[in-house]
Amino acid sequence: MKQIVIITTGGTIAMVESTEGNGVKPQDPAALQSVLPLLTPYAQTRMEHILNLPSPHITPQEMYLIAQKVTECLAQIDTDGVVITHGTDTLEETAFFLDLVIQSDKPVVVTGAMRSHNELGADGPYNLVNAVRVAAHDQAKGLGTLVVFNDEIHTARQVTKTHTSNVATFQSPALGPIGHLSKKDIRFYRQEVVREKALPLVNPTATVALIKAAAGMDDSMIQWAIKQNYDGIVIEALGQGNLPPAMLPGIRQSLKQNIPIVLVSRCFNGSVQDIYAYVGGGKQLKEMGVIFASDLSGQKARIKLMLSLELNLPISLLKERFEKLI
Ligand SMILES: NC(=O)C[C@H](N)C(=O)O
Repeated sequence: MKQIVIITTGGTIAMVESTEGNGVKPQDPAALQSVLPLLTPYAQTRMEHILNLPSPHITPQEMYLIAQKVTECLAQIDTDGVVITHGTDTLEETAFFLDLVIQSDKPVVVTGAMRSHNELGADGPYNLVNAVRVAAHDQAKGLGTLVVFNDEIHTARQVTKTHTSNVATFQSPALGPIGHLSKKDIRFYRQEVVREKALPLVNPTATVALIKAAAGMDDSMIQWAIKQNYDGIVIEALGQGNLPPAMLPGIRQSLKQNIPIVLVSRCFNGSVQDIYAYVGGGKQLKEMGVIFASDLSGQKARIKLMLSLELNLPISLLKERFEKLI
């Protein structure tokens, strides 16, 4: 039997809803241990409670703590894989952080729940059982960090939370899930996944602002980020990677001060490219030195830039990190 470590960090999967209508709140994470007997047909498991936070309280420092713990567990010869339970709001960011820094080929699976422990149709125990099944599966090796939710297996790079409350919230809009679970089996549709070059496991200290472009915006938010001494800026651009002309002075200023600007699209499908040659178009942005981050979402590009800035790379190598994958 495979040995899987379950690391709990909080989220709705570790919460209860008040019966007096006072909302959903964290409870003693030990309550999650009630799921352990359901796991016995699939793997030998042990649970470690390292955090008990709603995921909007998770910062890159907690992601670092989680990654350290995962690395420590995977280094143990008798551990075959790790499952992390996490709140869904920032789950994709922690999953991508792990994907960037974990070097082991052993399976790493993140899961959570949309309904708390005592709610009708609670999905937490079910997702946890499925996450352990995937972590114990040979084909889950070498795929990077995976997200298992609602019978589907997604890669950390592609997955995103798409619905505020639906249990089918996690989707990979560009490529779809890489696998599926049924009661009887687990099917992987693809074994090839896009992987990023590994980044060092560090506690990121760099600050990165995330700014979303919209029609008619000017550069005031970029100027604000420069004044606040942010170390980097990610801009969610329009379409294929274009910006309103009034944002350009701030971009010039930022690059002049060696504050890198990473461009992604606010579209949830497709990548940014230097296609358009009008003022503010991708061609001009690229010529100015803006870094194009392929098909990453804004929140994931921000995590990657935070970790990459720790390498103190010259801008040309930083650019390469974003524009060339493995
Ligand atoms: N479903 C959830 O886990 C949402 C919750 N707000 C969290 O992210 O902690």
